[in-house]
Amino acid sequence: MRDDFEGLNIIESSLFTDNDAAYALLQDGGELKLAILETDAGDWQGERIPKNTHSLVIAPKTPHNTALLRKRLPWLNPSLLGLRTSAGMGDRLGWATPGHIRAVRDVGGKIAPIFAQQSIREMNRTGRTAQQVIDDAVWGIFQESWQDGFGADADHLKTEADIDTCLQAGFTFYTIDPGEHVDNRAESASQSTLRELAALLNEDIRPEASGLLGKSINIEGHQLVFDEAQLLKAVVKYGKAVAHVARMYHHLIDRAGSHPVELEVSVDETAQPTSMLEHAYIASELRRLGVNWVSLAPRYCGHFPKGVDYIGDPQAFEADIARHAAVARHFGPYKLSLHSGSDKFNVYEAAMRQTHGLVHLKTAGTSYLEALRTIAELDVDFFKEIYRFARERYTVDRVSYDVFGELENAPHPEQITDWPALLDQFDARQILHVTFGSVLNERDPEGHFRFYSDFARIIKSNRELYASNLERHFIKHLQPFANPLA
Ligand SMILES: O=C(O)[C@@H](O)[C@@H](O)[C@H](O)C(=O)CO
Repeated sequence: MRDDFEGLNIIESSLFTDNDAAYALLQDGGELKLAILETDAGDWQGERIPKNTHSLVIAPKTPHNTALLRKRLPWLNPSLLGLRTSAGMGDRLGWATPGHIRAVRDVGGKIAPIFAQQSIREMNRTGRTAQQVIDDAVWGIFQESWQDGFGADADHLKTEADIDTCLQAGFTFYTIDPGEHVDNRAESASQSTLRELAALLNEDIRPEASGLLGKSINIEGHQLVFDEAQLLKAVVKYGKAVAHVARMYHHLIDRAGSHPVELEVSVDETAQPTSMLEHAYIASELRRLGVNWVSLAPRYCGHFPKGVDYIGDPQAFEADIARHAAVARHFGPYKLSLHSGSDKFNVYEAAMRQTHGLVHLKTAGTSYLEALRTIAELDVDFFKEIYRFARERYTVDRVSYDVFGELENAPHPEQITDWPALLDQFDARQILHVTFGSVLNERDPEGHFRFYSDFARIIKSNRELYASNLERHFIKHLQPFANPLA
């Protein structure tokens, strides 16, 4: 079979044969195409070339061809991760999966990977559809012939419509973000104000509905006392958020039918840390409202800024995640999720230790930064333009992200001599990280992409350099999680 691909520039790692056909990816300039060799050419879109007793089809990367390939090769479909130690490797560009796969293999291949992961916020900013996010990952998985399963995370979903869109594309992991329903006034409100706010809540989420009033729960030696003051604060702060998660969960289950789905609850993007008692309240209420979930992202103490290491006391973080892990074991078991998890090297071992491996690492923008590093290594002048533009956009684009980078602390373009090293500077990393949408979508006065076309050309014609930058970067991320539980 291999010989019949003679003369084609195929990617050896992608060559796969089964009883019906031989499949391979081939490089056609900067683009990838699918080559299929089979006796009766299937319903592929593409060019057909007779080959002795077979047909050779050269199929472009279309949703139709990707869906047909996924139908032929079941290992190209996402599946559930369950409670396995896992890592999400979000890809804002659609070209990162090969590098991600190589890093997962390098650290032993036991971490359950999510290769398709984007938030609705990212999809809106990059203009990519949910289907494109999954299909891009599938082509990377096919290229590397990863046949050990993967998840697809529809991240930071806020509405039922978000769920429907991502179900249509075939996502399996749904991260519900009820952050807009968290009432941060609870942190500083007086008792009387808390009572007034609680009275405004729907009766099915008021303190008395929880069954927790006056209860005391011992969780691994931590005595949680749900007196009126503590319960009122938890209910006012998270009651509406929990009810929203329950609505979204039941909508998901109703619409998913037989399609496999699993849930993550994320309250990580809130103003104040989640206390142990508040986490216990959230978990108890989710159980009461019939929700099942595999992971939960509380707001930990300290800060998880985009693309840089943890800000805070690592020992305080370890004590904090230990408490949250105890709650997860008590009401679960379920995993704790580390959102904005990239580059938090100072806390990975503590997270793995305290959760006993019941942990999910979630990353995304850091793979975009490695694409910028690749560009900086190949075309400094182009990278300079991107950095200058990103500085102009930062004030606006930082609004919805937890970042600490400041323009005045970032190197000024005129001062920089080692441009690739800019990717290791704290402030510049964050400026470049959160301005991805502006950079990728910016157009010139004639309506042409100002950066995206050259961005894509450079990366697509240097895929191996990008993959090796990602592989090196993600080995550092995944190694601390590499000896997972079952
Ligand atoms: O940037 C985004 O919108 C998302 O990728 C992240 O917030 C994601 O949820 C995450 O925590 C990984 O950085």
